[in-house]
Amino acid sequence: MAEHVRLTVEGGVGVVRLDRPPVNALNRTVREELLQVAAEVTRRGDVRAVVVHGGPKAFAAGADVRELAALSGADMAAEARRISAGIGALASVPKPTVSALTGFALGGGLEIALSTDRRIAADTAKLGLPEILLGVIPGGGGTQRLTRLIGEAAALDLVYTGRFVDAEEALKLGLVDEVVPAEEVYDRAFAYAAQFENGPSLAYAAAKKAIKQDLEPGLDLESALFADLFTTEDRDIGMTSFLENGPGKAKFTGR
Ligand SMILES: CCCCCCCCCCCCC[C@H](O)CC(=O)SCCNC(=O)CCNC(=O)[C@H](O)C(C)(C)COP(=O)(O)OP(=O)(O)OC[C@H]1O[C@@H](n2cnc3c(N)ncnc32)[C@H](O)[C@@H]1OP(=O)(O)O
Repeated sequence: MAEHVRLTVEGGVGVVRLDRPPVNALNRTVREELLQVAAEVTRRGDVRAVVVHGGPKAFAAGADVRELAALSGADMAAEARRISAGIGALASVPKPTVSALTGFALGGGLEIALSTDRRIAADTAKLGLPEILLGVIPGGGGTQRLTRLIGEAAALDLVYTGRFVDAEEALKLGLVDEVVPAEEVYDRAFAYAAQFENGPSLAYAAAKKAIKQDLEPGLDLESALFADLFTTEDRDIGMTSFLENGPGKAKFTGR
């Protein structure tokens, strides 16, 4: 029985709920359950489209930093590409997928949303890739999918600074596709997905395959660079500082 990633099917829509309070921090279990749910919604003929949502405080606040901090450079070298595949599991689902973004969508959490086809954000949502504040880079496909979505300069700005953007700026950037009042975001995402439930599923799958070009080489490079950073002093400084002092207080050495 899935613990933190639950699937229910309503009509022809598979609804995926991320549920690991308080902020849906993504750990090993979540990654494995994401892979299982992606396989199930792919396999099930009664699922014609997918909605992913989290809780009011967070869609997902990124990787569980306690778990990441415990990983050595060798661990990450062995696991990085599997981690990325777990976060990007929804990208390969051959059906329309939509994320309903509430609260914080950060790091691996935003990378999950980036692996879906559409992002509908609450007007109170905050999005970002703050991995740099931990001394690393996005390792769940964010360097590839964000750049493809909002362009190189804007992607570099968000990755270099680790800053959060509000829903209004996210819409302007093209990071999200719609912004609605927080209390409406799930219903809007569900309605968007439900329009496909009696459509030509094979054509949707073909469209997704044609439009979402193969990102494998870039994802491989990202994973290698992400893993390399797990051998640096700045990674130790960044993650220790987060666990001891909270976000954004690390004093890096550049080594
Ligand atoms: C070897 C096998 C693989 C093992 C790992 C598999 C993992 C699968 C996913 C991996 C993805 C990797 C790639 C990805 O790019 C890397 C990342 O995502 S790095 C993390 C990025 N995210 C962040 O840096 C966000 C950090 N958090 C914050 O900025 C803030 O907490 C917040 C979310 C803005 C909320 O702020 P506040 O409202 O002020 O609340 P608090 O800060 O007090 O937080 C409440 C509570 O939650 C804890 N918490 C918050 N975020 C995380 C987190 N990311 N990991 C762990 N815990 C988190 C915070 O510590 C508080 O806990 P408490 O103090 O109450 O115990």
